[in-house]
Amino acid sequence: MLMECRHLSRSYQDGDRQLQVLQDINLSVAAGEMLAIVGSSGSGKSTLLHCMGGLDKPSAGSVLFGGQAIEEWSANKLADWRNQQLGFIYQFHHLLPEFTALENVAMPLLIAGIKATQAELRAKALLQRVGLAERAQHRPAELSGGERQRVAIARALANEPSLVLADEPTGNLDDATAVQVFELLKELNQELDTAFVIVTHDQSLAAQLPRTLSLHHGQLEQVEQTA
Ligand SMILES: Nc1ncnc2c1ncn2[C@@H]1O[C@H](COP(=O)(O)OP(=O)(O)OP(=O)(O)O)[C@@H](O)[C@H]1O
Repeated sequence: MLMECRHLSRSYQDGDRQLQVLQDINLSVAAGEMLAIVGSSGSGKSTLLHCMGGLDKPSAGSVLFGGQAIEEWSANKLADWRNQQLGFIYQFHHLLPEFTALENVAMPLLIAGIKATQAELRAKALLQRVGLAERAQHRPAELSGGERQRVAIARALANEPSLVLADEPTGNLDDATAVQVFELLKELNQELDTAFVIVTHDQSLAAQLPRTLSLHHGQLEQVEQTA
């Protein structure tokens, strides 16, 4: 199994009471699979994704990657893992405004120690794949919302991660653009051996995926697909 959450709980201290956001979650993500996590606002979707990405620590339970408990890793090992094995896509693109699309996509490669010429070649190929070869020299402010999200997708895939965690990747886009971006994510999942866990509030997009889980009262339930 690529990633497993085992008996994962996360609570926050809210004044003198405890807010139990995630309660005894068990989740397995297989290599190359694509699944959606849905749930109402505040149900804990981002908290779960943060725990899976090593950005937050469970209050109890464990996140295993390739069978190893990530909470036992040093900060350096976690950072290397995030850079090389994981990709992150957010609702707001989080691109660096001063840098071109090409430089944004090349950044994780440079951080991984890949030579600049190689990084540029790979970043160019990724931008071409997401349909933005012509926009490589544009800065984020010079791109449309859908284009920015495509750059963010290319950046997330730069180091050929085994798992991409996407938090509302289409949440800031109009309906037609959201469908196109979601289509691109599905294509990339088919082409690459990369698993995708996608948090979305859009039930119609989630219904297109082989597996959808709903987060409710701190627990994950399988959603039966009607399509
Ligand atoms: N650092 C924190 N301290 C205290 N409470 C927090 C913290 N982070 C999140 N919460 C609370 O945990 C709950 C779950 O938040 P989370 O952001 O995971 O929900 P979500 O399902 O992603 O919501 P949305 O769809 O609105 O983004 C919310 O009630 C939120 O207020």
